[in-house]
Amino acid sequence: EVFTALADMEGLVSTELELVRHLDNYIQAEEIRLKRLRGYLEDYESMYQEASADVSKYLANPINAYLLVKRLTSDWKQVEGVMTQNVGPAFIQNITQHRSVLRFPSDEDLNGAAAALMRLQDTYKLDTHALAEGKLLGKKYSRQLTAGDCWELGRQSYNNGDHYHTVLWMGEALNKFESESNKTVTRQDILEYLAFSTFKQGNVKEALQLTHELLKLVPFHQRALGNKKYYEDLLRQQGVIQRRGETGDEDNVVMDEPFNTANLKLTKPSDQLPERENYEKLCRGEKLMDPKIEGRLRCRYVTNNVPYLYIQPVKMEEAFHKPLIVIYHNVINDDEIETVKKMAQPRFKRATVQNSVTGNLEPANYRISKSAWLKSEEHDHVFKVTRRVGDVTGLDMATAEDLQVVNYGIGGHYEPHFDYARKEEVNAFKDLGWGNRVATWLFYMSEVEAGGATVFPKLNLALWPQKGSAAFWYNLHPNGEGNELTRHAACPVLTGSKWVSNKWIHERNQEFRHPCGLRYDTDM
Ligand SMILES: O=C(O)CCC(=O)C(=O)O
Ligand SMILES: [Fe+2]
Repeated sequence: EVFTALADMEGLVSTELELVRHLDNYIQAEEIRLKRLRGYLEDYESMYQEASADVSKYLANPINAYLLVKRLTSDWKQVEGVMTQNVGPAFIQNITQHRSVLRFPSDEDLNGAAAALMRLQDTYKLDTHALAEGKLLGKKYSRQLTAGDCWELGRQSYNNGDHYHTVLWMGEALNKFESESNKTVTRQDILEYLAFSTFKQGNVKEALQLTHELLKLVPFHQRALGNKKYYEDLLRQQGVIQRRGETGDEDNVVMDEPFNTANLKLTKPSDQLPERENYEKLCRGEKLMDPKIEGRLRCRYVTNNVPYLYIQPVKMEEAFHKPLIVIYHNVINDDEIETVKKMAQPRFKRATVQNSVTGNLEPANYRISKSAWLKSEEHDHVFKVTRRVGDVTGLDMATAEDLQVVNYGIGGHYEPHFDYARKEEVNAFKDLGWGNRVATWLFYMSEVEAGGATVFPKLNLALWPQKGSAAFWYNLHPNGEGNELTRHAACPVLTGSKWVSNKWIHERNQEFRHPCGLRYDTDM
């Protein structure tokens, strides 16, 4: 799939160019064909004019008589030949052959991209109508969506069993539909989904009204007739409409005002994440850290007894105390970033997470990105950045994992998690044999236009990516137990592309190190 990393999606733009070329060639071929047909038409017309001016005189000429017969037999066969000559299949065949070379997104990609939009809509509280106008946070980013585009988003949500977003997007499709002069979807198609999902969201009366609208268009729509009866029975039981025959009950449920999702009770699909609300607030930049904590944060330079750090000390900014989380500035330069990105991209795979039951690595909706691993030996630049992590932290890089490079695509994110293995995850990192992930070093290799913060929900802390900087923290208490306060997440990317890379440092070999003047001590 391609939707999980923006870097991979770039290939799709060349695919689109190829399709534009193919379609253009096809239209040109069709135009040549139609031009030939027009030529025949003009010939036939002028000859008919001549003949009909004086039929008997015309036919008195044996050559004319012959030509008339010929025109209606063999000549006409040629015309028919051109009329049925269909160049379409040949062009489609040609595009199909290109499928092996060009990147084409799949249905899974369409679904993933739609789900990502819904995630962004929820996390960043984006208004459906504004989004459909191509606006993000008040700024116009893209062209308007058509009724058909909104309908497709609704349909994707429907296929995911997400009736909440189905209602929002089908509702928007209906609004757009009314004002569209060239219709991009039918009213019937919208109403079918909208009515049912409105019902699934618990709005029976509105669902019945929409079903009436649908039946006005398609009076014998079987499913709609069945649903209508079902909704009416429900409403009768609830006493919302009268018993059959007592009054003209149907009249109670005609649409008295235009359908508006704002008048409905809608509930977001529930999820298992307890800190969801706080997490999303932090992502939106709403929740600010306690000013008392913030006031005590300091900046300083790190030299760490490393010769080259004396020449070029690294600026360290404290982002949080207890647990200590710091940002190091300018610790990876643009050349190194370019090398790392270039090496990683061809190896990108959808990021996986460890299933806590089976221990298997598998893709999951709560982690959407692509990643690849680079070894220090592979390139001088990778070697140097790894050494720098060791120099700045004072930790031994021999027991650190390879550099993990990550790119987040549309709505790409990683929901709250721990980097260390919890007690029950006994098999994690067993193969490495270096113990748990004692510390995390996270390089920011791009800025992000909007969204994409690294947030710590338990600390009310949000770190905003700055290209060239890195975040660093210890995941474990000195006694080796995991520090739950380090729970963190990567917020969905709203606009832009986010690149990071991680160095996870393990416990082994760090026992006698004095890390970088940072007290490896969560009570600092
Ligand atoms: O991308 C980020 O901001 C955080 C990534 C992260 O937490 C991880 O990869 O473990
Ligand atoms: Fe993490």
